[in-house]
Amino acid sequence: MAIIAPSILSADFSCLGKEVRAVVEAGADWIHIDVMDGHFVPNITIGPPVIKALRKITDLPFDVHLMIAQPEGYIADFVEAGANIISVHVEASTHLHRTLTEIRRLGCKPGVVLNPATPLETITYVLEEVDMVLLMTVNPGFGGQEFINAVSPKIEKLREIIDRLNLPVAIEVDGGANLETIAIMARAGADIFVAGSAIFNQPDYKAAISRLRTVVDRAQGERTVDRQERF
Ligand SMILES: O=C(CO)[C@@H](O)[C@H](O)COP(=O)(O)O
Ligand SMILES: [Fe+2]
Repeated sequence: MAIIAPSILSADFSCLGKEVRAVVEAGADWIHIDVMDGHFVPNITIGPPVIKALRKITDLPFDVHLMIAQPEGYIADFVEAGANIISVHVEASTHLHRTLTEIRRLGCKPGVVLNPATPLETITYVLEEVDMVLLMTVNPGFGGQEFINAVSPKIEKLREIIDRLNLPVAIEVDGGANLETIAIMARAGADIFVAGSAIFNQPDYKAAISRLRTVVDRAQGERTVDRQERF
């Protein structure tokens, strides 16, 4: 079954708790939390204190996407705040293997993230350390951007590598999801779908999530390769 992860970056921050509760009730599978530091990306969002406060609202998995320079110094803080999955950018972590093993050692699931222009070869030597690879389908930093279709072959290629090696690794995609692009990502082999503006800019979150899920389920059915559940 598709995992739909609303990105709270597009939520109304003046009532963030209410917004998270609303997407939980609307059928979200995970909550995607974008952490930005103004260095790795040209935007600043939230950190561990806000995540800790949101943790009181739901038991759904918190999928924490770290867009911060040198994430290794902050892993324990995000674990303590209540993250379940912590993903770090390959472009941001000098000691990537160490950072990923540290995330697992502290009890969370590690994910590694690639910007659209970063090749898959950069993660060859950490694929066995992660539960998830997050492929950015926009340049990170902002919600509401347009899907970069050039990433589709990268999703297909990663799907092929993971299936060939029979690795227990899920593929998450993030950026520019809408009813059209989410089908492209699903057919290419993605398992987990982040959607920010496609949910929070709609008047009815339940209907928005349900429409995205229907499209993904149908597109996954059209895949040639059998899909294994990872989460
Ligand atoms: O990590 C990011 C952006 O850097 C994403 O999680 C966005 O927040 C997704 O928003 P939409 O593109 O779906 O509006
Ligand atoms: Fe994200």
